[in-house]
Amino acid sequence: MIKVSKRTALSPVKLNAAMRQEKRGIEGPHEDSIKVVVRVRPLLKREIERSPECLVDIDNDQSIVLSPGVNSLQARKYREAQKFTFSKCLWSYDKRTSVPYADQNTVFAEVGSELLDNTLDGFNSCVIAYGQTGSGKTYTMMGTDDEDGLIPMVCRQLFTRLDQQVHTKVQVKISFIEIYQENVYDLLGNGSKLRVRENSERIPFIENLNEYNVSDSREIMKLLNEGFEKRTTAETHLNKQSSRSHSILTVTVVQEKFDPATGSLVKLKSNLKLVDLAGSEKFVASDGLDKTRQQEGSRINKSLVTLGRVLTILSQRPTKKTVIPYRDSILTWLLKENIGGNSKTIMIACVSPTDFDETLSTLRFATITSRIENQVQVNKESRSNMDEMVKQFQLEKAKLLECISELKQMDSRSDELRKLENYVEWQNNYIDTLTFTNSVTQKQLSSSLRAAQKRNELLMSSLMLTLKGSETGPNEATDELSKLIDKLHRLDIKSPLRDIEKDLQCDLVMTYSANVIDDMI
Ligand SMILES: Nc1ncnc2c1ncn2[C@@H]1O[C@H](COP(=O)(O)OP(=O)(O)OP(=O)(O)O)[C@@H](O)[C@H]1O
Repeated sequence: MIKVSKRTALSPVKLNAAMRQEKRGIEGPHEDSIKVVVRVRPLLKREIERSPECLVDIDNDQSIVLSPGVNSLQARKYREAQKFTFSKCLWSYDKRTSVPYADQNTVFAEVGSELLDNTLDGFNSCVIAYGQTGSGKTYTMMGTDDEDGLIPMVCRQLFTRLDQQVHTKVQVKISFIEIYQENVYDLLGNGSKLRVRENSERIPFIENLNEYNVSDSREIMKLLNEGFEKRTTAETHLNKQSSRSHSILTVTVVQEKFDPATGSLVKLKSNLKLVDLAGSEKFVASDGLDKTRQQEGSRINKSLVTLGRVLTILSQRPTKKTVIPYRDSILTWLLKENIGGNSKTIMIACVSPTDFDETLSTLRFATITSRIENQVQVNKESRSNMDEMVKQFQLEKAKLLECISELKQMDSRSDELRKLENYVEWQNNYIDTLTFTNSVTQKQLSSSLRAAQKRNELLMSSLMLTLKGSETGPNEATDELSKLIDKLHRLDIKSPLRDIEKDLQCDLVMTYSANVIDDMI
C-alpha cells in the first residue's frame, strides 16, 4: 500500500488534514475534554404493545429533557423535567420532522468521522458506548445485518481514507477482546484467558494477545465478524440478545511519511479503541434470573461502578497525588489511557425513551464524563538522526532544481541538460521513495543518502558547467562536461539499488530501478 506521487503541492486530503490540524492547534500535550453524544433509541416492538409514555425530548441538538411523566411514581419525587446539555443529542426515537432523525449514517457523521480524523492525525482515540441494557449500544456500535453500525463504518472508511494518502507507508493491526466476568478473552484467539500487565511507562497491555495485520476493509470485516460471533450474549428480561461482556476492538494505525516541510521522516502511531460496554442491569429476585446471569450482572455492575468512581474522581480535577483506582477493575485498567490519559475520547450515552430512573442515571454519568479533561498529544516519532541528512539532501535538491530552471530560461536545450535533468529527477524520486519506505533500514538509507550526495556534487558541477557553456559558448565547457557526465555514469549506483530492490521486492523501488537509469542516461 505504498504510493508515490511526484506532486509537490498538498493533495486535498493532506490539505484537509493540515487544516484540521491547524484548527485543533497543537500537536504537543494539551487538554481535551471527553466529548459526550447522547442517542435516544426508538420504542421496541414489545414496548409499543404497552404504549408507554415517551419521557425524553430534545430541545435543540445539544440538550435533552427528561420528564418524570404523568403516570409514573417518579412524577411525585421529581416534579420538574431535568435538562442536560452535551456536545450532541441524537434523536432516533421517531421520524417527526421538527427534530431530524439520527440514523446510523448520522452517528458516523457525528462521531466516526471525527474518530478517523483524530486517528489519522496521530492521536489515540476512543469511543465508548454506555447505557442501560437494551438502550442501543450494540445497535449503535455494530449495527445489524441490514444496517452497519459505527464499528464497520469506521473500519471501512479507515481504508478508504488511507488509500487516498500519498507518500505514506501504512500499517494497520487489529485486536478484539471481551471482558467477561472480570477476565479477558481474545475474540480472535482460542478462547483462553489472558493476563493484563503494565509496561515500564505504566501503560497496560494484554499479554499474548493476537494482533492481526490487515490491509483492506474486507480483511478487517472478516475478523470483526468472526470476533463478534464469539462475544458472550444471552437473553435477559430487557434485551433478547444482551451483551454480557464488555468488548474492545483496538485498531492500531502506523503511518510513516516524509515531511518535505521539515525534511524529516515522521512516524505517527495511533490506537483507536471502539468499546461496547455491557449494559448495567438492575436485577431483583423476582426476575427469576439464574445463578450465572446473577453473577454476570454483579460482575458487570462491579466494573461499571468502578468506571463511575474513576470518572467521578477524574471529573474533580485530581492532583498528581490523587490515587485513581484504575486497577480495581479490568475494564478501567484497560481504558486507563482513554479516560484521563492520552486519548481523544468520545462517549455515546444510549438511552431508552421510557425508563426514567435508568435514563436519569445514564445522563448523570454522561455529565460527569463530559467534565473530564484528557491530556492528549500526537504520537509522533521522527527518525531524528536521519533528519539532518535528509534536510541537507532537500537543500541540495532545491539548488539543483533552481539551477536547471535557470538553464532552461536561458534556452539552453542541450542534450546534456536534458540528461542531467532526467538524472536529477530520478535521483530525487529515488531518495524520496527510500525515505517513505518503511522497510529500508537506517543503515541502508544513510548509505543511499551519502551516495546521493556524492552524485549531487557531480550533478551540480555538471550543471554549473552547462551554465558556463550557455554564457560563454559551448566549446570551452564541453570537454569538461563530458568528463563529468562520464564520471556520473561510472559511479556504481546500480548494484546498491539492486540490493535494496531484492530486499524490498517493492513496486515502488522497482519503478525507479536501475534499469530505468539505462534509459535515462
Ligand atoms: N436506534 C435504533 N434504531 C432501531 N433499533 C434500535 C436502535 N437502538 C436499539 N435498537 C434495537 O433495540 C434492541 C436493543 O438494542 P441493543 O442490543 O443495541 O442494546 P444494548 O444497549 O447493546 O443492550 P445490552 O447492554 O443488553 O447488550 C435491539 O433489538 C436493537 O436492534
